[in-house]
Amino acid sequence: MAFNVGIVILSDTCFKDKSQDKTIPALQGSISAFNTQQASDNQYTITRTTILPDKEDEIQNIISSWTKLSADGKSQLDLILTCGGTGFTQHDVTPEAIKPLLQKEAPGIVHAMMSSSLQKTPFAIMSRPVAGVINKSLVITLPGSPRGAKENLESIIKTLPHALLQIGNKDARGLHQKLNRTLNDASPGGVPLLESGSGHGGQHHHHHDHDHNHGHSHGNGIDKVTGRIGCGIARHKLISNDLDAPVTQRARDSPYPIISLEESFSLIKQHTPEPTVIEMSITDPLLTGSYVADDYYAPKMVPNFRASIVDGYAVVSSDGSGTYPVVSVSHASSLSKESHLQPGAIARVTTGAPVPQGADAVVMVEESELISMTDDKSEEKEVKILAVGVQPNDNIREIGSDLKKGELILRKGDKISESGGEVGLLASVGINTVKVYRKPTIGVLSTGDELRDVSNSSDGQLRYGEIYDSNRPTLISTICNTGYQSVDFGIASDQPDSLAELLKQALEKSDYLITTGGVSMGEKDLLKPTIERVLGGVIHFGRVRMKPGKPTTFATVEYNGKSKVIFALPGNPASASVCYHLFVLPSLMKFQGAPLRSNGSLPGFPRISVKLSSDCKLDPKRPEFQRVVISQNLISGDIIAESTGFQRSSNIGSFKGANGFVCLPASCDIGGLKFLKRGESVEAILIGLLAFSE
Ligand SMILES: Nc1nc2c(c(=O)[nH]1)N[C@H]1C(S)=C(S)[C@@H](COP(=O)(O)OP(=O)(O)OC[C@H]3O[C@@H](n4cnc5c(N)ncnc54)[C@H](O)[C@@H]3O)O[C@H]1N2
Ligand code: MOO
Ligand SMILES: [Mg+2]
Repeated sequence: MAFNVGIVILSDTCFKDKSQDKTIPALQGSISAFNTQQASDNQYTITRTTILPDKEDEIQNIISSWTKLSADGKSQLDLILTCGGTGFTQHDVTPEAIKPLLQKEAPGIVHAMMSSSLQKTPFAIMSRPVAGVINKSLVITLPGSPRGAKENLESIIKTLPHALLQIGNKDARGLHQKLNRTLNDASPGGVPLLESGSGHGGQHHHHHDHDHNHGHSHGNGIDKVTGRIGCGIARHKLISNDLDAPVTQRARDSPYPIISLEESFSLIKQHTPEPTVIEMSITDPLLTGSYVADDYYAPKMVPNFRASIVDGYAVVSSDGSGTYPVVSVSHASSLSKESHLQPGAIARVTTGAPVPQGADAVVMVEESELISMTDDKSEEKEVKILAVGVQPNDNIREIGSDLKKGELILRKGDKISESGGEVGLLASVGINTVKVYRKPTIGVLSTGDELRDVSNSSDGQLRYGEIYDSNRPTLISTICNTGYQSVDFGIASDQPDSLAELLKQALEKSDYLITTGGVSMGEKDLLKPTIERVLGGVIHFGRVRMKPGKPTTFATVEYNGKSKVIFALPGNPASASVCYHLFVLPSLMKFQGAPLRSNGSLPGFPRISVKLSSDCKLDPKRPEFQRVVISQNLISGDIIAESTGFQRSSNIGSFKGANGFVCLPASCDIGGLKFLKRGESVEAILIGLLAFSE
């Protein structure tokens, strides 16, 4: 059972510019941390947020509306937190607005927050919090600063569920019995984890201090025996009830704050697991694209004997041109023997063969003439050297002239590139295995009851409402083209249990899990709650201010003692693909040890400046990534971006032929400008090869 939370930010500044608010994200953080760390009975969901000016009547209106009871006597919000307006200035009117509305005051909550704050700062005396019950909601006034609000909430959050149960918005008695039963079910050896002794008699007099943790392992994590994720059996049962909640109980505002692109990249950088080192054979085809995990030095000289660069004759250069006896032969062969050449004689050599000692140059066979042969005509006896001006070292690769022993050949962080050069370099000095950072395995699955698997659609018929699953084939192909291996986990239905089951199977076999669909606001959009509540994962962000891709979700889950990454991408096909290139790939690259960019940001595709080939309309609020063909004009040298056409996020056709995205600013970020003009320069991300035009 989740407790629904509403947050009201009271600040004239944030009311004018909502992006200034940092308090909602701060409280969201405290609540997520609490949810994932605690037992199953204390789950909070932020279902409403709003930002208002410091006006007494506006505050009273919102609180009255949010605490109103429905026909069946329930309130939609169990807990309402206001932030701000509790100080001493003229603007600070929150306590004055709320106090007259309270039907029961809660001085204990006020006291707990004050005493905790006073331990941190004596200035806590400047806060004038009030708390109490209005109808069936508990209302608490927190300070306005993100830190103050967070600290105050954290000082009471553990005990609030008891208060919320007593207020009676839920069927407290039934719920608490259920909590006791399920937690007891989950306890090792059947030992009750919660006391439900006769002394309580089903009443809720919690004189003893229990925080429902009791040091047992029904917190966040994996049960090693059953392999269940999250809070063990008890949590699993409770949570699936939650996921089955009727649509009437869904949140009407997303509890996930919309964060900026910069913040999303920084969270990905922060939470991508550290690279791990493995040793791979240099002949393993999967080595290409790996990053080297150690410095490598040449253990020997290359070449390690003086070698001829051409087919011809080893000579003593000071002998000059003229006719000489051919006294020995040196082939490029493992049977080569060391030999010595005296002045006045020459030795036949092939390309790559050892040059006899005493010889200091090689003359090409084209610059010679046969003078005499042996009687059986099988061997050269005398050859005339026609070349003039032969210099010492001509056509000879000296020992160590390609690589000196001890020379650094590969540096930690170097990429084993598609050219094969790095593999060749290692082989040339006799190194046959190399330490690299392990590449992740990526599980891919689509979600949605409307999806048909295109590989099993021989009849070509779609039922009304059905569509082909295009995201999975697209992602699997892109993942492969960007150098990674994927595992196809098919299509998950929009049923909580089967979705969770498939996610668990996929996590078992993957380092990364990429899902598409089910991350927005529909009642069948189950990914976020499943990740948090069933898998016990932490959602680092659930919405980003961008187009397409707004509900992109990035989470990590501890599974079987390993940290796994989940990117739950939006279902719209163009959104899913943009988000793979923009978010997933940089994380995969960091996971496999690719160095950060020089400015410390995540690795990824090159970002270049391009000129727009036509006027571009800007989205009013969201920076937009439009798919384009980027080409260099061979005459002017200009790099031009041309739109691939219709850019709606449902249209995967906008990726056809695309080799990049232009990053268009939101109109609101550039003073309300509605268009960028043809010829203007913008930043673009090059995801393929640069094209050329005339
Ligand atoms: N009330 C709101 N509705 C929506 C919002 C919002 O903020 N409030 N956001 C919109 C945005 S932006 C996006 S993007 C989508 C994201 O939706 P979901 O990630 O929940 O994805 P679905 O609802 O499952 O599907 C969306 C769309 O994509 C089609 N789809 C899904 N999977 C596939 C697939 N594998 N291959 C091809 N097409 C797929 C699906 O049929 C839907 O048409 O939400 C908006 N709504
Ligand atoms: O963000 Mo959605 O991906 O615009 O359609
Ligand atoms: Mg949806």
